[in-house]
Amino acid sequence: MSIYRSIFKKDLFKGQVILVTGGGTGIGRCIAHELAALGTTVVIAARKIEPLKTVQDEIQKLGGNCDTMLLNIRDAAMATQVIQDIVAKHGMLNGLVNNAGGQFMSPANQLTSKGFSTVVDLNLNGTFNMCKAAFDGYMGEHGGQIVTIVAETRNGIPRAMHTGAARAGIINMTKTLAIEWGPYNGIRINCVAPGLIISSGMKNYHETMVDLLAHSHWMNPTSRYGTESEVSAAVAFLLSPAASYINGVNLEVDGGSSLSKGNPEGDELMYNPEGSRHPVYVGWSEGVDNVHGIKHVDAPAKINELLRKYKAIGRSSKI
Ligand SMILES: CCCCCCCCC/C=C/C(=O)SCCNC(=O)CCNC(=O)[C@H](O)C(C)(C)COP(=O)(O)OP(=O)(O)OC[C@H]1O[C@@H](n2cnc3c(N)ncnc32)[C@H](O)[C@@H]1OP(=O)(O)O
Ligand SMILES: NC(=O)C1=CN([C@@H]2O[C@H](COP(=O)(O)OP(=O)(O)OC[C@H]3O[C@@H](n4cnc5c(N)ncnc54)[C@H](OP(=O)(O)O)[C@@H]3O)[C@@H](O)[C@H]2O)C=CC1
Repeated sequence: MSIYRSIFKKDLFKGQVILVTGGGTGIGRCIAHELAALGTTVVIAARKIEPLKTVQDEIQKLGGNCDTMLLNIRDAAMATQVIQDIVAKHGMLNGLVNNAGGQFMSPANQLTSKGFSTVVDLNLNGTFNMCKAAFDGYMGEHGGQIVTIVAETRNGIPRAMHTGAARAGIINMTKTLAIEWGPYNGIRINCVAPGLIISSGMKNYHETMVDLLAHSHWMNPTSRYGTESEVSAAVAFLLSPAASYINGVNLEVDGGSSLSKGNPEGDELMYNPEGSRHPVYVGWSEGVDNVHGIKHVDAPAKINELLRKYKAIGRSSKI
């Protein structure tokens, strides 16, 4: 039987407990829905309780299992406590999705030492805190799967050098942990690197940046931005037995944008401003069916308009 037919079914993760950090908004919310729809007891954790409760309510109304916990990933003691609480309450922790993170935009020459440290602390140290807490609190003894959301960093990230440095650090940390925690602890650990994704994260950008993004969305080999669902699908794959021999990799989910030469004029000549010819997968953020779909993507209006345009080409795939 086809491996996908045998494993990608409703109860793929049944009986498993998976923690998604930053699961109250955007990509994390979509990952939480994806995993809950596949049978996971999903625990979502972040600093603000209201968005978490909203997502918990959404998932429970759809018949899924969801718990919420307050967490600041920059606080190592809190990371340890949250893992202990999950194991005490649910008896296990089979998966960890490090999705919480972010940055502000700034040219490198205007970055202060404090600003640089803040973003490195959030993303690199925060991810370390979570991996270490998961290892010490459960996975070191029982094994497990870890996936960390980073960002596409191949050619650096102009105006976000701090986050580029932090994410590159995570990618390398992941390789080392795959080697150290694989043989004796039974842990698989990988990264997913999104390109630009239509999500709530874009609400953090200044209006001029949103305008720029809305105008340049076609400057990559798929001539569009990605969806939360497309990132979530990659995360589910890496957590699943279909990826059981994949360890220490960084899977770019960027439509090939990392292949850009970073030359705007060159990009304009190379890419297709007429519109994308690539079907967009919007399953989990736009509704696969009346049972598991979630309807709302919380991106800025101008960016959400792009999503409507992508779908209007009539080639979207709702598997
Ligand atoms: C072409 C396409 C390319 C696009 C390039 C795209 C990049 C890759 C794609 C990624 C997309 C996403 O991640 S989308 C997801 C975006 N979501 C987020 O970023 C949410 C999480 N962000 C945050 O929580 C905050 O931005 C962050 C600063 C990181 C953490 O906040 P904190 O409250 O911990 O920190 P603060 O106290 O606010 O700030 C600490 C210090 O940081 C600095 N600082 C903070 N905000 C600042 C700002 N706006 N400008 C300058 N400096 C700032 C100051 O030095 C602050 O110190 P003082 O001066 O003393 O105050
Ligand atoms: N959208 C995009 O184009 C891309 C996004 N990414 C990455 O994907 C991930 C999700 O982004 P997205 O959904 O777009 O953006 P959001 O801003 O919606 O998500 C960030 C989430 O992280 C949580 N978070 C932030 N800081 C902390 C902290 N210290 N402790 C615990 N939780 C925290 C936030 O919740 P709260 O504030 O309640 O703590 C929020 O839920 C991020 O790591 C982002 O950098 C990477 C590449 C591209």
